[in-house]
Amino acid sequence: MFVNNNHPTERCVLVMDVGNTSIKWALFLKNDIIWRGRDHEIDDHAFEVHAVYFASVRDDSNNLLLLEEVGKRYPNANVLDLKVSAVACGVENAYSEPHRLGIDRWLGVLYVHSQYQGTVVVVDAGTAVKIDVVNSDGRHLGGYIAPSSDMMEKIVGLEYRADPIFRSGYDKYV
Ligand SMILES: Nc1ncnc2c1ncn2[C@@H]1O[C@H](COP(=O)(O)OP(=O)(O)OP(=O)(O)O)[C@@H](O)[C@H]1O
Ligand SMILES: CC(C)(CO)[C@@H](O)C(=O)NCCC(=O)O
Repeated sequence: MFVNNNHPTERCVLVMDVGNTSIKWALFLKNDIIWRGRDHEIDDHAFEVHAVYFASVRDDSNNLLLLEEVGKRYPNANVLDLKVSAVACGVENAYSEPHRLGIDRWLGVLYVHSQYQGTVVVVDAGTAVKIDVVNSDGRHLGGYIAPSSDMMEKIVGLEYRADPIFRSGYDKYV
């Protein structure tokens, strides 16, 4: 995710990437990330935050609770609830109903297009795996959503098998 250069960059911006499994936090000062964390790791810090960029794929009721909590924690911060649009940062959304695209996918595509001029495939591995394509003209060509290997194992019950060959998990391969 990236912070819009039009924002007053002398100040700290806290970016929240709210996924299905976890919340990822990144604290920006100017264009640098000065701290990052996951879920409750933020509780150990009393950052002075001037703006919060909130990007969530969760449902409205969950988002309301989270935004309420953010408002309490950072009462002086300007909170921006980021939404998907038809066009942004020189990229045209492939969806005829733009709001149906996940904000995580949209921000990934916007960031990648701002960094690379050619046609790019964006792969985002989380609870789900998202694959999106954006071409050099800034046209988002759409993409795919697939279950992660963890999710597939749960769906088909592989975690109950004894033979480890059926088990995946990226921690075994690093
Ligand atoms: N680089 C990786 N390779 C494989 N699995 C990963 C990787 N990073 C995270 N995971 C797995 O993805 C799952 C969730 O990760 P993460 O918290 O990033 O997703 P999320 O943002 O909540 O999901 P989503 O964006 O799909 O809603 C965890 O089960 C984690 O083990
Ligand atoms: C698929 C998830 C939940 C993955 O985080 C997210 O990208 C989302 O809510 N997408 C909406 C559906 C779509 O992008 O087509």
